Amino acid sequence: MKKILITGGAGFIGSHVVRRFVKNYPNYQIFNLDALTYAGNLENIADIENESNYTFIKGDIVEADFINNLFHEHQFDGVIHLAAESHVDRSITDPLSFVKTNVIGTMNLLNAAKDSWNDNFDNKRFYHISTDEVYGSLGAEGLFTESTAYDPKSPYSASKAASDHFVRAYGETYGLPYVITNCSNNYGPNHFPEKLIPLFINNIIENKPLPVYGDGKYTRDWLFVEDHASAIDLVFHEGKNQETYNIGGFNEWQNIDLVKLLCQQMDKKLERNEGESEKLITFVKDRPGHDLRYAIDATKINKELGWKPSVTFEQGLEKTIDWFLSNKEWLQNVTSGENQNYYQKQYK
Ligand SMILES: Cc1cn([C@H]2C[C@H](O)[C@@H](COP(=O)(O)OP(=O)(O)O[C@H]3O[C@H](C)C(=O)[C@H](O)[C@H]3O)O2)c(=O)[nH]c1=O
Repeated sequence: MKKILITGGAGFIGSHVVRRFVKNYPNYQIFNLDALTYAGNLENIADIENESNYTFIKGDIVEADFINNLFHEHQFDGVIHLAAESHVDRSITDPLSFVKTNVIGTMNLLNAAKDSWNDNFDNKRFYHISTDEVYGSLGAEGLFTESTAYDPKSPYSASKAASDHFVRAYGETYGLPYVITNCSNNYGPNHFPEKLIPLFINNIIENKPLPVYGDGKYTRDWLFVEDHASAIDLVFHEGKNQETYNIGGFNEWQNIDLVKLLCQQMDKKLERNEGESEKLITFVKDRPGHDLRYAIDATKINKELGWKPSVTFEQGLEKTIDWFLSNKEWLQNVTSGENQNYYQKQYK
C-alpha cells in the first residue's frame, strides 16, 4: 500500500488527478489535501468521495505546523503538489497571497517531506506541478523547451518560478527526489469560470459580453485537462528523478480565433442563429504585462515516456461545452459563491 498526498485535489486540475489515481490505483491510499478556497469545490470529486482508498483532508499548506504533523502522522510515500493560486489577474491585484500559497506553501511541503523521509529517499518522490508561464513570453517564433531560461513576468508566474527553484534547490542540497512538469493552458470540465474558456461559456449562456483583452492577438497553447492528468500519472510513475518535463498539445490558438470557434460551437449547441454569440465579443482594456505567446515543445515527454494527448482541440472543446451545459447547477453554485457553503458545509 502506497500513501500518496495530492494537494489541491478539489481544484480544477487536481480533481481530475485525484479521480484518476483513486480509480486506477486501488492499492494506493490517496489523501487529498485542499484548503477549499474560492476555487476548490468538493462537488468536483463527489463521485469518488466514498471510495475506500480515498481520504479528504481540509487544510492549508501555508500552515507549517499542520503540514509537519500531517506528514508525521501519515508518512506519505509520494507527494503530487497541485495546490496553488493560479489566476494571473488575481495575482496582479493581490500578489502576496500568491507568494504565501505558491512559495511558502511549497516550502512547507518540501520541509515536511524532507523531515519525514529523514534522508531515506528510497521509493519516495516529490512531484511539483508547474506552468509554462515560468518561461515568460515568446515572440512570434519558437517554443518553450525544458532548457529555456526562466523569465517570469506576472506575480503569478514569478511565484511559480520561485517554487520550481526551491524544489530543485532541495533536490541539489538535500538529495530530495523530485520531478517537475510545466504545462500549458488547461481547459475542460470543472474549470473555474474566471479563466477564459469557462468564463466565456458562462457568459454566452447568460448573453453577457465576452471581454477580450487588448486586440485578442495573444496566443496560448491549450490542453484538455484529462490529458494533463494522464501525463501526470505517467510522469509520477515513469519520469526520472531530478528531471523536468514540459506538457503541451502543440495546439496554439490566438485568443480571438479561439473565442470565435467557441462562439460557433455554442451557437450550434444552444440552437442559436449563426453569429449570434460572436456579437457578444467586446474588446476591453488589456491585462497589464500581458504575455504575448506561450507555446510548449512537448517532444521530451513524448519521446521518453510515450505520452501524447488523446483528443483534438475541437473534440475537447465540445466535451467541455457539453459538460458545462449539463452541469448548470455547478456553474450557478460557483458563480454565486454558493460553493463556499453549499456542498462543503460539512467541512467548515
Ligand atoms: C479571463 C480572460 C482572459 N483573457 C485572455 C488572457 C490570456 O491571453 C488568455 C487566457 O487567459 P486565462 O486567464 O484563462 O489564462 P492564462 O493567463 O493564460 O493562465 C492560465 O494558463 C497558465 C498556463 C497557468 O499556469 C495559469 O494558472 C492559468 O490561469 O485569455 C481575455 O482576453 N479575457 C478574459 O476575460
